[in-house]
Amino acid sequence: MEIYLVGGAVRDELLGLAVKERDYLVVGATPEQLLALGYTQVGRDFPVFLHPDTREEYALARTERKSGRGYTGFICDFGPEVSLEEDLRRRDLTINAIARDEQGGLHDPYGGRQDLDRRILRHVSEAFAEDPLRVLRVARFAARFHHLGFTLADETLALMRRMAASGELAALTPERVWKETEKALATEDPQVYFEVLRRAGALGVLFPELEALFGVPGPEKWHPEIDTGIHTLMVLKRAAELGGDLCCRFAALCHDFGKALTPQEKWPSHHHHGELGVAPIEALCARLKVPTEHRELALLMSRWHILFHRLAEPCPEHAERILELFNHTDAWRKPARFAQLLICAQADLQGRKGFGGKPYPQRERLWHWLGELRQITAQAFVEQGIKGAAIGDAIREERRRRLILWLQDWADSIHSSTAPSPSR
Ligand SMILES: Nc1ccn([C@@H]2O[C@H](COP(=O)(O)OP(=O)(O)OP(=O)(O)O)[C@@H](O)[C@H]2O)c(=O)n1
Repeated sequence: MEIYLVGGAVRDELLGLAVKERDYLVVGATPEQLLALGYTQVGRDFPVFLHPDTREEYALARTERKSGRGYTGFICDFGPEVSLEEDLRRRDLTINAIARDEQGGLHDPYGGRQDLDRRILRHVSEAFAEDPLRVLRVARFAARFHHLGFTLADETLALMRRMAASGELAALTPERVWKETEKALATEDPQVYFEVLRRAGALGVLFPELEALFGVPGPEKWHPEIDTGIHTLMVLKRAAELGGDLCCRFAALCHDFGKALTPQEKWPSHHHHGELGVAPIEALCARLKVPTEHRELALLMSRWHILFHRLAEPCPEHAERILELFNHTDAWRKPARFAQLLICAQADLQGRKGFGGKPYPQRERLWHWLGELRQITAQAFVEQGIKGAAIGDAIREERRRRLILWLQDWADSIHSSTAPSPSR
């Protein structure tokens, strides 16, 4: 029996990255032998054995990696006669098909190390097509390793295009699609995942709501080459750069879905696109079983993102709008979620061509004001002898009063800094 470290652990080690988990491949053994050695069997679709002490995963070398019904996993044949080369040949990418034996020797029959050095994502063999999820996996690796300079081999893109065109991606279960997508959203360059899916012809199958934005002109007449689809991916990139969490990144992805549903003109006004975005966001979330907190933030962002930009000008009349924003987004009870919404709003403003580090002071200001206003509680009014429903009114009035003051101060400070000095 031979044991090899395989897959992501070897790849990440060779790239000098931290290794998250170690998976092992066992060649020349039967399930019975592993069980007799004290390994425990886990996994429903294909057996994986846990090491008696380390609890790390050991899989037997396989001859086939067919996806199961509904593509929930692999069905495979395996046995003591299956060679290391044959198992590695049926893996997705050459960089994932390198094995390290117990003495530290590398086994790399398909040129994975060379592809790592050349920064290329290349499929190992035509067996790649056995699992349509691999189209998404490649897009995710492209996103994850984008900052290292990885590109996609032409022949792999061509194979992915054939797989997307065959219609088999539609059979992927929502859980598998969302799991890959969530991992991709967590990378440094989540926009690359969607770009690669688009190049592979898979975006329209998996994310038709996003695909629909390409070709929809943005309001920026001076950058006609930036359509709403490109803008959306720029916003997603910016949301990641700003440290937005997964909900924020998902909201960035969905915030302009409604623009595909507004009247299509040469330079459309996109009136009511926030409200129109609700239906496609709901459709996407229902189809992929997107977690509730992601869905909620995406809906809030779609409905309210236009208001965030309108607050750029300091004027006391904005007090009502700000209170409306805090109320509708439930910022009083969920400030951490509101903070993500603020990041998303900043990404929306800055995720465009020529943003050139444009400041977004609204984020700090709104955050600070929310913190101050949350401290206005019923207690102070009770002490003043105010009772019952009047307390709620008093809190609202006090919040409004303070906001008007702050907005006025802000307007005054801008006015005094731009006013010509008396000596001039
Ligand atoms: N659809 C799949 C899933 C997995 N694999 C193979 O199984 C290994 C382990 O899969 P997994 O743990 O899902 O991915 P990793 O490559 O380890 O990547 P990550 O770091 O994202 O976990 C991969 O490296 C690859 O060799 C594959 O060929 N096809």
